[in-house]
Amino acid sequence: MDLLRLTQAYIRPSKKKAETESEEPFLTPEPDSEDVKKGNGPNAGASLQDLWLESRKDAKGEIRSPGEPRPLTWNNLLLGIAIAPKALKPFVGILTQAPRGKVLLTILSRTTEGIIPAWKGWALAQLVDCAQHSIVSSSIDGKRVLWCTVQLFLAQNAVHLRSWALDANDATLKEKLDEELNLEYIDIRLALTPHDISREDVQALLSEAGTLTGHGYMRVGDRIESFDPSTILTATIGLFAQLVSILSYLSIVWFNLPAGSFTATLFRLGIFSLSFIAPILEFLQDEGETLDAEENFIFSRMEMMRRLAMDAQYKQETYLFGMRKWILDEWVTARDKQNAIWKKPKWSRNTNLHITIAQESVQTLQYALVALTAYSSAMSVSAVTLYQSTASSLLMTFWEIKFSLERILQFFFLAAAFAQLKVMVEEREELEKSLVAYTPRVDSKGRHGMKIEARNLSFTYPGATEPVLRNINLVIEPGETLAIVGFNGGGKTTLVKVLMGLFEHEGLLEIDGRDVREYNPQTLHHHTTACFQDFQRYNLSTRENVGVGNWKLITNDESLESAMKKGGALEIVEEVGGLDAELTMFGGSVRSTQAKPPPNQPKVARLSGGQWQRVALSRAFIRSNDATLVVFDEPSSALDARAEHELFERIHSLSSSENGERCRTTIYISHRFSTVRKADKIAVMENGTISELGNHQSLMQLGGRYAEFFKLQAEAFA
Ligand SMILES: Nc1ncnc2c1ncn2[C@@H]1O[C@H](COP(=O)(O)OP(=O)(O)OP(=O)(O)O)[C@@H](O)[C@H]1O
Repeated sequence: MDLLRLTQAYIRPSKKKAETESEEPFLTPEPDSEDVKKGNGPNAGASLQDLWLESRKDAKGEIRSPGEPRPLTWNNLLLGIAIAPKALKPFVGILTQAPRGKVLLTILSRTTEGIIPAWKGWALAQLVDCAQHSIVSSSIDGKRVLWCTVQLFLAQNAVHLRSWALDANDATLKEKLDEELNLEYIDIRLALTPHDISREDVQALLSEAGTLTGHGYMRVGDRIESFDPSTILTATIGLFAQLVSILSYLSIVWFNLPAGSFTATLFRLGIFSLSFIAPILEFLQDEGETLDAEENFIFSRMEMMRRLAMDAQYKQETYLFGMRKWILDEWVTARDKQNAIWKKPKWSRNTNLHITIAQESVQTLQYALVALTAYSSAMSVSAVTLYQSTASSLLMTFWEIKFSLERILQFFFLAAAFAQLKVMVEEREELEKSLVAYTPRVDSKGRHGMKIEARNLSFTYPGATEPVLRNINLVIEPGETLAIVGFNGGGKTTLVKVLMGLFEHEGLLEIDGRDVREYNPQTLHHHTTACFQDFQRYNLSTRENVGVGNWKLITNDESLESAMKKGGALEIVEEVGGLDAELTMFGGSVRSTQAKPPPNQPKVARLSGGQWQRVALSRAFIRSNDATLVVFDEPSSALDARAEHELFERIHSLSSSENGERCRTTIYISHRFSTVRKADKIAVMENGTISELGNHQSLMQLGGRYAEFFKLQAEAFA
């Protein structure tokens, strides 16, 4: 496979593939569910993402929302087992880097902790036996009492002693896992492209991986449980400890029940077997239903209304527009709908009553057998109480085992999402190594700047059904200036983002005569700069707000000031109190709210809309020296008339050097027709395609849409 086809195969599903896609575009062809579960057949080597997606299917085969718990079923257990080796790779990788001794110490000590509850019960029973013996024989066995007291003391304090000696060790391991996994997750998020994160499947992966690494919450059984990267460690060790508990409880039951006669042995076997039945019934409990789309919608509606009331960003409008009553009413409506939904299946959901009654009956039968055994074989009082407490502890421990299994299972699937994202990023990085590095060139006419050529270019946002761009045909020569004008929603912003390689397109897009997909995107981006319509306002210092445009220059005051001069933001530096003053979107930073601010604390400033835009423009200008393509999307929307005029002078001057040579290709979007007439080419965008293309004179002569708009604006400003 040649390089181009290899690239396309990776970043863009083929048309044939796309046709077979439904909700999850990355899964083509969809694996056979049964084979995935069993891990055999033609899909024996089912990929991580196949298994992960399979886990999201409910009994009807519908995909659960991301973050919805998977019930503890036999099929899910098999899936969990199949997914674990791949899903746990990142976690095992980190744990193997930790000192072995520490890991072993935590695992062993936590597991053996499982003996302690049974040990406590046994020691207490021994002491009760001593008391019974003293009453019956009217004498005290001092040695035995002392021995039993020491046992009980040790059993009572073993957990505290373990905790005192080893908590720090456990915490170090937990922190290591948490920190390393979080670092990897941050890196994954940074490595993903804008196209990736607008894909539904990637969003679902991110949501599940985020639950795990961002200390998220998820429903497990009927509890809301917190998850973090160390959950696997704590839940698995917990599971082993619970198994040890079960073994120790069972040995107590076995060895403390009277044996000897045939009847006693029969009773002993009966009681012992019954110990399993009540807990095993626990596994048969119905899981309840997962949230369907309507329930999810209602939940998010309620949450949105809550946020409208809580978040400061909405305050201005919620207050001014008197939205108080509307928000409350909407919240109440959503809540009523939710209550109606939850009430409806309450009877059918409460299917566990028969299991609970069966469990209670089994336990009652056990107690009756114990009473009979005690009668028939003169069982001691302590043995009876020990048995009684052990039977209920067993039930509790089995319940905990079920819960641990559920937690581990959820963890496997969340971890699979994390591991899958990691695989995606690693594969992409591997692929990028084989791509061509973009280097600026000079064309045969001595012009610098990117040559961009689009033929039959189209683009559909991931998940959308209709293309936003259709049949775009356009050539921008090196060093030319292209202005894009048109109606709102015509596709102007989308077009510039696609031309910059931020989204994956259909059709042909060449940069300097080579398919854009053949270039290593990072090398291409290194030679582009942009100020988007939805530019960011960072809660960072002025220096950082500008310097992140080219972070290697972040400490270079001269470069920063030069960029701010071009962006018209130089006077802001003075106003806010220097380059290190913090800019904030919301009144004051954390530091400024402290009762006693530390000395030399940087000033905190709030900027106007136009000032923020100037800062964003400066951020674009600081990387313009290396850029062969500069893009401005409505760069003057918040600027005053003078600033707008100066800005467009600078933008046009970017494309030509001081001696008049073409040095940079420039694309800008503007609704102000007076600013675009100087551009070499003007494209009019309508309904996702270019309806007119030419320079000012030719388009005016054409007498089409451009001429109409130009005259309208000229009259309005006359
Ligand atoms: N992330 C997205 N996902 C899906 N559709 C989108 C997305 N962003 C934009 N669109 C759709 O694409 C179409 C074109 O939007 P675009 O922002 O490119 O238009 P525009 O010409 O720049 O508009 P304006 O002049 O208002 O800025 C719109 O119909 C919009 O709904």
